[in-house]
Amino acid sequence: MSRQLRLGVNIDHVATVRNARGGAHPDPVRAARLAIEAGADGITAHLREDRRHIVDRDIDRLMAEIDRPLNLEMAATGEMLGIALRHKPHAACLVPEKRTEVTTEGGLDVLGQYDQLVRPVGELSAAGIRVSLFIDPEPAQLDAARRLGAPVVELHTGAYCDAVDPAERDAELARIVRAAAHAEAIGLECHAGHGLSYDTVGPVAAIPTIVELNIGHFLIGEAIFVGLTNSIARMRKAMERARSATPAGSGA
Ligand SMILES: CC(=O)[C@@H](O)[C@H](O)COP(=O)(O)O
Ligand SMILES: NCC(=O)COP(=O)(O)O
Repeated sequence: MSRQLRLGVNIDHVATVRNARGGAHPDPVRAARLAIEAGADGITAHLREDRRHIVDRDIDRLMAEIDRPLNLEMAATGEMLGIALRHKPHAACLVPEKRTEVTTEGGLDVLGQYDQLVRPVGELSAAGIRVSLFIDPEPAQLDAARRLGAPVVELHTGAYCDAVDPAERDAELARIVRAAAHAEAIGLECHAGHGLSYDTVGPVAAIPTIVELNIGHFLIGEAIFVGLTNSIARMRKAMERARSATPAGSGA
């Protein structure tokens, strides 16, 4: 039987629009409440070091005002670790950050940064925060995440979503399918996210060992045309359609 597939709605880019004028509208916390009413199982927010969208006050308010799990995306820095330990969100997802990047470019290099990650992963876990590592769909990165003791990985779906050539897209999807199977085999809970849209979500949602998708930019952009409730409801339907079409008990 394939497992329930959760949707985490990333509200970063509600804050992008708000910050464009430096005011308080549109309010990311209001968007989070609407997303939950529309069917989101959780809220994801990325507190970047440069605060280009989500700011500290947004995290304060999300922790105080929403009643669904908050997945705090953060760089593995001392500053962000202190903020996470103070708030104790349901989950923290460690993501790589470069100030010059437009958006997250690649997965966290768990293998290469293993020693630097021991402390943040250990301290977040000891505080009861579910740690997730945002990684490329590479077995070596999965094995390193397992060794580090992170219970969850989130597979970076950006290369699959950005692929223009059908053969390249198929190859990137195959990487994700293999990585999701490997995660299951070594006892890691498997999530996925980045760049997912109505057009790309189906094959990823059909992977039975993936239990959560984090989706943001596309949903917020689509909400400009159809409203957030409708964009989320349509994404949920696409996820459920793909998941229900997956043969029960099928391998990844
Ligand atoms: C890790 C990831 O893919 C996103 O959740 C991340 O938040 C992208 O960064 P921006 O939201 O700043 O584009
Ligand atoms: N970790 C992925 C996420 O939270 C949302 O990514 P995107 O849909 O905004 O690209």
